[in-house]
Amino acid sequence: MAAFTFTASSLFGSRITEPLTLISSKSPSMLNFERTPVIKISCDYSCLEVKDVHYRPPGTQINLLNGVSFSLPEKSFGLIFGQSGSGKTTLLQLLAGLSKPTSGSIFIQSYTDDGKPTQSPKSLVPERVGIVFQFPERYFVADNVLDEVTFGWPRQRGGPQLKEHLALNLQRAFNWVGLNGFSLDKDPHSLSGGYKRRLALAIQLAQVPDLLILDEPLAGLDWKARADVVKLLKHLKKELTILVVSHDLNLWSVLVYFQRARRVS
Ligand SMILES: Nc1ncnc2c1ncn2[C@@H]1O[C@H](COP(=O)(O)OP(=O)(O)OP(=O)(O)O)[C@@H](O)[C@H]1O
Repeated sequence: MAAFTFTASSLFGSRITEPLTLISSKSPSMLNFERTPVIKISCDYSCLEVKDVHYRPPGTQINLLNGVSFSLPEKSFGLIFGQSGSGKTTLLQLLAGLSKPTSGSIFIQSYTDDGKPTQSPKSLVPERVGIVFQFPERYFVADNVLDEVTFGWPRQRGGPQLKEHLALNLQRAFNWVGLNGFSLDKDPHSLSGGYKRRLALAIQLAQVPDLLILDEPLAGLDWKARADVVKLLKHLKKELTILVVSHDLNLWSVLVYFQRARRVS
């Protein structure tokens, strides 16, 4: 197991007054980008590395992100929280490749068994990043689950082999999110809030991303559905690297606390 340095630098831009903080399931403490100078974080096999990332939207003089650095080990769960306007969505868009950092880099670094970095880091390819935006159900376009999950899949191109491969991935994704045996004829809009989120997750998981990003995945759900989603994410982190962005640390603390309490009782 290799130990890695978590370098934290100022996230303050000219208009940003709140720092972002990362909590990683593999590190005991909160990693505050702005306040924590150096924290060791362990990385068994490979890590998502964000190194000294700055972002200024094209055509503006505003620095939205100033020197963000963190490491997120593969198959772990990271929670980035910060108040409204702190730059969470901006960071998420850079990770998803929707915009490019003004400077700095985002990559995946693998390590050998004795903890040495393998020679070349891999870039984080946008096609390998799954992103579930806030209120994903608002963007459902189809009137049945099958059309919703296969929306955007190759219709003409790609032979039966590709379709079979995608269908198998989808089956696995449905199993992961607890939708196995679910009727594909159902109207996605008729599902409960929690099941809509499961469906949105399954759509992203069908391609088995290197990184799954969720923007406020608990927003607008009742307590039961929230607890379900947290349980699901804890389960999914055994398979995937997951990064959640949220403004509400209290909400996550309460849910994780109750999950632990339920496990102990
Ligand atoms: N293209 C842009 N040009 C100028 N300012 C921008 C641009 N995009 C975002 N901002 C500003 O940057 C700041 C950070 O925005 P961002 O959406 O990343 O914050 P956030 O933490 O996700 O907020 P919320 O929790 O409210 O979604 C905000 O003050 C926003 O108004």
